[in-house]
Amino acid sequence: MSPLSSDSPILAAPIFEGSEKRIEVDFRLGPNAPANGLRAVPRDTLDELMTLARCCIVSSRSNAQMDAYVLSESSLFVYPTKWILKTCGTTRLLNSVPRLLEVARALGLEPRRCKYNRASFLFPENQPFPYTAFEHEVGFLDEHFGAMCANGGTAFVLGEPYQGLQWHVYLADDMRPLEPSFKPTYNLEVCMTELGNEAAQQFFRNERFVSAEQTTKDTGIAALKPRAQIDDYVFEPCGYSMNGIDGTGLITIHVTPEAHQSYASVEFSGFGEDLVKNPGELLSKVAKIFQPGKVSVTLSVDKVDLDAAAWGTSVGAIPAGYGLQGAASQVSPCGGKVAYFTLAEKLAAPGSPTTPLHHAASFLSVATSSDSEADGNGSEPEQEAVAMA
Ligand SMILES: C[S@@+](CC[C@H](N)C(=O)[O-])C[C@H]1O[C@@H](n2cnc3c(N)ncnc32)[C@H](O)[C@@H]1O
Repeated sequence: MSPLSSDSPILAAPIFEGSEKRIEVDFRLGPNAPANGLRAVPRDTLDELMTLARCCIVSSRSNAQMDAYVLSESSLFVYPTKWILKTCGTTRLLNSVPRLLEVARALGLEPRRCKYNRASFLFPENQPFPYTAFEHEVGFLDEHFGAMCANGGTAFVLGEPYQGLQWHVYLADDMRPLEPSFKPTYNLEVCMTELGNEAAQQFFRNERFVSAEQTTKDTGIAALKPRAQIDDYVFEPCGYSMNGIDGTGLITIHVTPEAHQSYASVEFSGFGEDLVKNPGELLSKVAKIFQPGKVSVTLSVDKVDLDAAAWGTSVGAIPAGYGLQGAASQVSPCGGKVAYFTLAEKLAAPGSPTTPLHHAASFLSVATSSDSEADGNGSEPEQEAVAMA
């Protein structure tokens, strides 16, 4: 019997797409809106919205500034005037947008800014429409948010097809004045593939598994933001998700540890400028936990009231054992800046007793993904090459 015949006992490993889609919508509170804005959306409506996106709420934590939900596929954060939904797998994140806008309007909130971003998919062939090409996602987003700005939304892709994952961004902003109390927030998003085998084993419910809390502590994840209130979950038989909330700031980590599709993401959002003063320090801690073969790093700020040209030109100190592959950035006409860096583990010198080849191959189809998506948004953004720090 051929090992590949239909009655073969060898089953193909199921595929899980770790790479997430992420939408962040900022709203203005109208005169009749409740003071807690979106936080007034009842739980059954949140469940309805998650069902539209094809995921569900697993657990939640709250502080004075936000409600944070761990989902079956990633996370949801609800602030009075901000909605952040991040989902992976073959979820339909954008399906929830029309209903979200309807629910928000009924409460007296109007959208003022939308940011949608994602890395390349590892298995783009498994994605449903409109995630089959970035231009389709952009088309959908423009239908719902494009009218907010005089020239429609803006979309761009950062990174080179053969230097790891590419970073896809859509932005729309009504560009109307903000309250004097508005402070820009900074994000650091790290996406990793080809996780080290030993690092990945930490996210299995194997004989060493004690509890999600212990996993968060033992891996070093708890130490990334020591003051954060943490909500963590280890899936059966493997997989890990956590949210940590600290004032307006959040950390969210999601891990797909199976060797044939290994992927992890670490995001810090909603923090002040200190977060990005020395991103290299956080990056080194993250690389130590996951031992990835390839890393992509995005630094972003939602409004630039600082020196846009100087900000985000360096990712800081590169973690030991890694080399910088690519760097690009974009100042958006919608306000804000996105800087993107790709790193790869350095190959051991010929004859060296150590080898970095401790990863199972997992990065199957980025070239395909990029081929189909890189020029898909119809615009030709001006990308600056930025310093190779
Ligand atoms: C925890 S989620 C995290 C996804 C995330 N975007 C990432 O970084 O890859 C996905 C991982 O959990 C596993 N998993 C187990 N049960 C799952 C479930 N019911 N829903 C989603 N993922 C599940 C998947 O096989 C995968 O390893």
